[in-house]
Amino acid sequence: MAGPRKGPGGAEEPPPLLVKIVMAGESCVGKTSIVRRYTEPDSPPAGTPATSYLATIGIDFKVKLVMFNDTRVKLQIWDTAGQERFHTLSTSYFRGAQGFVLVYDITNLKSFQSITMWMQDIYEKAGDEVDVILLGNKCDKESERVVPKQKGEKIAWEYGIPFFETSAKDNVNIEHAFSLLTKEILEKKSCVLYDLDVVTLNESKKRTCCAF
Ligand SMILES: Nc1nc2c(ncn2[C@@H]2O[C@H](COP(=O)(O)OP(=O)(O)OP(=O)(O)O)[C@@H](O)[C@H]2O)c(=O)[nH]1
Repeated sequence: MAGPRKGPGGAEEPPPLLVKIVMAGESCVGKTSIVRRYTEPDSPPAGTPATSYLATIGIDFKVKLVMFNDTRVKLQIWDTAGQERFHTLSTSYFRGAQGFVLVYDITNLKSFQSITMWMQDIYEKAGDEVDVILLGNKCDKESERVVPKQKGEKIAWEYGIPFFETSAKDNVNIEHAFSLLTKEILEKKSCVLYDLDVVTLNESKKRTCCAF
């Protein structure tokens, strides 16, 4: 059985910190494409013939290991389905999340108008101290834009949350957005958990404990 991971000097390294991030927003805004672009950078880009739209059914999640100030961090990114019929299921995954990536599509006014509703759901289920970042996706489709950038900036300012326009297709601001959200979560005084999966290999149940 594999033992605990050793650092460069042979000393045992602590397990990575575990951060739960949830993707939220209307159907077809690009949540899955953003997660894929971030966790599988070599996959074909969104918005090309190689990537026809397949709606997320229920829920999916991806994991990405990143370094933050010399600490290993395991990002568990939950990709929810934006379709109305999955709303109750999707929002049930909001509890316990430390961060949210809330996405609208700059070419779809309805997806922007629903931001207030999504923010209410997030605060109701995850508490109003949770970190949220707002993304206006598909900024490569400038000629089809119906939501001016200033509108995204304004609503983000009103909620006091960071905002970026992104393109999963052209890989604009994706890495940047996740890095900022991770930084905001880890810099908070709130409890962040170690992922003890890696040190309890013979236990079936996952255990976590407080890092601070
Ligand atoms: N041009 C362009 N197309 C994109 C971009 N991001 C996603 N798309 C396309 O938009 C469509 C929907 O993308 P998804 O990532 O499946 O959207 P979703 O929000 O996960 O949708 P649900 O699973 O229904 O909630 C797909 O055809 C993608 O290829 C982008 O940045 N630019």
